[in-house]
Amino acid sequence: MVQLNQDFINSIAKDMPAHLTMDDFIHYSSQPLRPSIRVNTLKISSNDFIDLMKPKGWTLDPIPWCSDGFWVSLDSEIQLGNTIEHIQGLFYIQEASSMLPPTALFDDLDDTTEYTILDMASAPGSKTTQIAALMKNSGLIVANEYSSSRVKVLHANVLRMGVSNTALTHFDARVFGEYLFNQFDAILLDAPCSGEGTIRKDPQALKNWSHAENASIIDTQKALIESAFLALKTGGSLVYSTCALSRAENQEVCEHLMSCFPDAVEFQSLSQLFPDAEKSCTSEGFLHVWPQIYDSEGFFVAKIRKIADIERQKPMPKQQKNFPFEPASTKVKVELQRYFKDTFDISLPHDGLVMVRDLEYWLFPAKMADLIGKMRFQRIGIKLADGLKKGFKVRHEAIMALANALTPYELTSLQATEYLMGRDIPLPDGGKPQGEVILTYHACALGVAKHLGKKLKNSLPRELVRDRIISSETKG
Ligand SMILES: C[S@@+](CC[C@H](N)C(=O)[O-])C[C@H]1O[C@@H](n2cnc3c(N)ncnc32)[C@H](O)[C@@H]1O
Repeated sequence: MVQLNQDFINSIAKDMPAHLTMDDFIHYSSQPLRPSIRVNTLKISSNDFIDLMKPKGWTLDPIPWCSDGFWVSLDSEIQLGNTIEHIQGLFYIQEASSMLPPTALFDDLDDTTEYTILDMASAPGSKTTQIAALMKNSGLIVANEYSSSRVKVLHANVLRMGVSNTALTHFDARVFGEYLFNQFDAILLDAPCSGEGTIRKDPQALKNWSHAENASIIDTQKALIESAFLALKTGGSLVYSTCALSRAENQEVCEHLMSCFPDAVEFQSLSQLFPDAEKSCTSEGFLHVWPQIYDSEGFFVAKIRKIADIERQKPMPKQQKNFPFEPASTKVKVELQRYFKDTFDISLPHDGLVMVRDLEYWLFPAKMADLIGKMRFQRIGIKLADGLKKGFKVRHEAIMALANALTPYELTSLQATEYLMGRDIPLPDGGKPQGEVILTYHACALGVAKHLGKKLKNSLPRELVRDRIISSETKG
């Protein structure tokens, strides 16, 4: 049962627009959320995904503000996160309203320019991976997260979804305005917040709500939005979002930014973002989504353009030394390219930077060249391969990000399950040993194995081995 404390109700009653009622708010807050997913177009088109899942009893209803987002209903009780399709990164379980901020960010960006984008508070990565899909893995996303444990989850999701254009950082995001001043074409600040909008997912979320708790969150939000605005290029756009409902964490944070930089801040109206957007649009042009408007979680989205230069407030920090990578030699690059092409029929992207650290070979997004030395990065791009005495050994993450659907080893759902559980796959009619091969399921990469003739030897990284998998066979 939902637990709303009276202080919270009194507080939001004054922020709720006149055309909405508290009764509706309480009613919707007590209803379970409709499950929703976003198809990962880095791996499969939405149409192909629908064709794939329909026979398995999935019904997918389009979410109006995200072309690859769907409310999903199933004819059986399964945990979406344990399906093979989820593990192989064909979709992300993401609340419908959480798909709004990237849609707002990309509303006026095109899909041919290579942008440099900052996602300031990015774990667990639902919006980072959505942005990567919108960018088709081109350009560069700097995805930052302050909490160490959440950086790990972010990293796992970035790899699962086959994202290769990301550099992960681990800072209090207040540093960006100083370290990467005027650097980004667009920025998402999906700010830490009181989580008032998430009551339908977590009925206890507001049990201990208090004004005092929220005061320090609001200070952080104001500091982060200032930092974001400094890191943004003139002409660029910042999307500020929260899953909070109060004006104090939303409109007032944007107004604070306006008061800091009155000549440079312009609020951009989101009233035309999708049909029906005006139902949640405020007089400033922000989207203030209350749960009863679209039967979703609560959310807030503001789009802010930087229309004039602002002065650097702190001097440029010193260049960071001891960057542990160096560019690979032309000879090594050619050898790596040949290895990927001959073994897996994969062409490495022409514009990526192939970098070496010890005997590890990495592919960095080309735009990283502008940022090296300006800040410390946790992890950049993808690890392609380890160097052996003779030749290379491919990394699972490279296959997941770069493989095309071309290889002969399409697995059955039973075999795919075995593979994800870390087991070898017997091949009674396997023929001659063929060395490293890409395994696919639904013609999308699942991983790599060594073909030994009579079996496929499992080389799934140990940390990805699962003990619970749902293999849903097509219903007859
Ligand atoms: C709303 S969540 C982000 C959700 C994420 N954007 C997504 O879509 O998956 C806010 C995140 O901000 C992080 N955070 C809290 N304080 C921060 C700070 N000062 N700098 C950067 N991140 C911070 C939290 O750990 C949390 O992961």
